[in-house]
Amino acid sequence: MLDWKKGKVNPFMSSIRARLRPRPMPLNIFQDIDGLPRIILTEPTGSSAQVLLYGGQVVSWKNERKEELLFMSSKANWKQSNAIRGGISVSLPQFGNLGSLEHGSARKRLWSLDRDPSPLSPSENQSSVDLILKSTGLDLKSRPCSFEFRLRISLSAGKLILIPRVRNTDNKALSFTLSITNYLSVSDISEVRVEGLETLDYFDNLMNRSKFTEQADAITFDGQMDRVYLRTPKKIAIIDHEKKRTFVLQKNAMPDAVVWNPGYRKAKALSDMGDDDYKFMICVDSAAVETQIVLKPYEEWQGYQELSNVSSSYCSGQLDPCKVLYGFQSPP
Ligand SMILES: O=P(O)(O)OC[C@H]1O[C@H](O)[C@H](O)[C@@H](O)[C@@H]1O
Repeated sequence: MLDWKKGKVNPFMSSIRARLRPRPMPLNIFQDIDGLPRIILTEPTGSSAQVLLYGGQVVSWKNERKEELLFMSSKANWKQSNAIRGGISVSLPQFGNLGSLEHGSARKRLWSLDRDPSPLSPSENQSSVDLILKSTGLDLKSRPCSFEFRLRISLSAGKLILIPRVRNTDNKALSFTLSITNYLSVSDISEVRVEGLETLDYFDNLMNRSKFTEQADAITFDGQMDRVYLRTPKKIAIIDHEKKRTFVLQKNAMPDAVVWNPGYRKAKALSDMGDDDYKFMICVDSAAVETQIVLKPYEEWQGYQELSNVSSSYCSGQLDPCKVLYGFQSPP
């Protein structure tokens, strides 16, 4: 620790400060039946989340009534070397197949606990965890470059916050795309509406990435959908009429949003998805896909995603149109 007045390390002051600092509560971490280290986050109202070091992936988020809010495929492959289909994960350093790298390779690596998440202050309770993955843990033969991924996952009443960070630790520029893939649990995809994306342009991955403009008032589902909405508002609502609950997705520094449901045919073709699983899930992702993020040497990028789950009283049409368009900022 630096004694700032003198500008150099003072071991006496350091040891006093270390003793005065509140002791962090030990993380609730155990080895699950698949041998994967799993961290349990809890908070006073009774909600909880479970995070795997493998993939830095959130595999469960339960509300205070112990209802699961995230979708997990009935055929998810829990063996290391595959991405686990479900939960919330960060696809880095490349999302999709536009580039020379593998899609979301960070989801197939063992992350570590980050004991020094500078410049965020270290979390000192059991409702937050900091993870780190260094580029040495990734096979990047096609684009060797050194960087660090950090991810803070924080749970509070009705909310789950993810703060992804990418630090370029190299002396050359680093470019990347990413997505925070949110597999949300829904009662029946045919009863779901996504609001906040109306009138926006999108790339349709099912039509060779052709560009369209959304014409509908809200997005509804009657078959496979795979779209990247561009320059989206900071707030998107995923309304589940049957379960009478709404997910509100708020994000920063990730201008795009991916909306994906495989529908029956694609789900049947995926080896790690049950035939009917598509009915009970929707992916709405915070993403930076259309334009790569470029970091100068030693620069750091920080994103933000907040998912909250609110009851049916927050229903269709209640999104403030101003906030939908401009997030929390005032209109230009
Ligand atoms: O398969 P995941 O990486 O979990 O992502 C889910 C889906 O997201 C996007 O929409 C991609 O275009 C799909 O190809 C992908 O399958």
